[in-house]
Amino acid sequence: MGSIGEKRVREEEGGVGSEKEKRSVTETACSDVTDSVGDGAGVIMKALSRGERERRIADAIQTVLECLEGDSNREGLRKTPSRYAKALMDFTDGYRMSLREVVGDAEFVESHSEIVFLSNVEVHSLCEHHMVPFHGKCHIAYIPNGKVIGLSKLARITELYSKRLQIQERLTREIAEAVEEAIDPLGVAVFMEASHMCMVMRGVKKTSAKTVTMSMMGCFKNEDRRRSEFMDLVRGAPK
Ligand SMILES: Nc1nc2c(ncn2[C@@H]2O[C@H](COP(=O)(O)OP(=O)(O)OP(=O)(O)O)[C@@H](O)[C@H]2O)c(=O)[nH]1
Ligand SMILES: [Zn+2]
Repeated sequence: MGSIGEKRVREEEGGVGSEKEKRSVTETACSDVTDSVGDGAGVIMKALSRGERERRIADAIQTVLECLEGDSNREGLRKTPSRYAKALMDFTDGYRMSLREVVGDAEFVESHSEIVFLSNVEVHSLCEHHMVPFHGKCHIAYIPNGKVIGLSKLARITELYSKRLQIQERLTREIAEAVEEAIDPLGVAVFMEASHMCMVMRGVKKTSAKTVTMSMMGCFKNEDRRRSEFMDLVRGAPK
């Protein structure tokens, strides 16, 4: 398996993932100050500073407020467009971080050869269909193959992909793929359980419905023993 940098190059070449994922990777490669945006017709690079992007979002939110309330100049709403723009940029900070930056050099040569399991990592993301939150938790496991990764980096990897417009299935898979790219383990497994506000606050209004998604790679995909071991740990994780 290649390095994190090689993964990005492969994705940009179109080897893995959708157009949207490729745009995300391109965006990730850009600096914090100047971002790039793609459109549906391909990747059109548009140099926009963070400030300019916030201003454009704020203008759009001003229109939203006018549609909702008419008088968007009342005291409580006056700063809402710029506040919301900043919040939205924060919710989507994952577009402006790369896997390499997130993992740093927290990969350690280590002969530990049994499962490593991190439970109850909080997940807060925005569903790409409605741009409303979904939230829950995930459990991440891997079997080292000569290297371990800093534990906090598993949670940081979760943040990296959560802070984008997502669907739960892709988020789960991207976390697993990132761990694989970072340390090339014998296997990775990710279990995620989340509640989608688009199903709770609107639409079908099912307040108790939870969605479970899993991504299994390597020995967790191919060996029943490893899969059962992971599922036992998931079942035993503190609720
Ligand atoms: N598979 C998947 N679907 C999701 C996720 N988040 C939201 N959705 C679904 O995306 C679908 C969008 O369906 P549409 O019919 O286009 O949108 P809608 O009219 O708002 O649908 P309703 O939510 O059923 O009212 C809905 O069924 C959502 O429940 C996710 O993470 N994964
Ligand atoms: Zn939704």
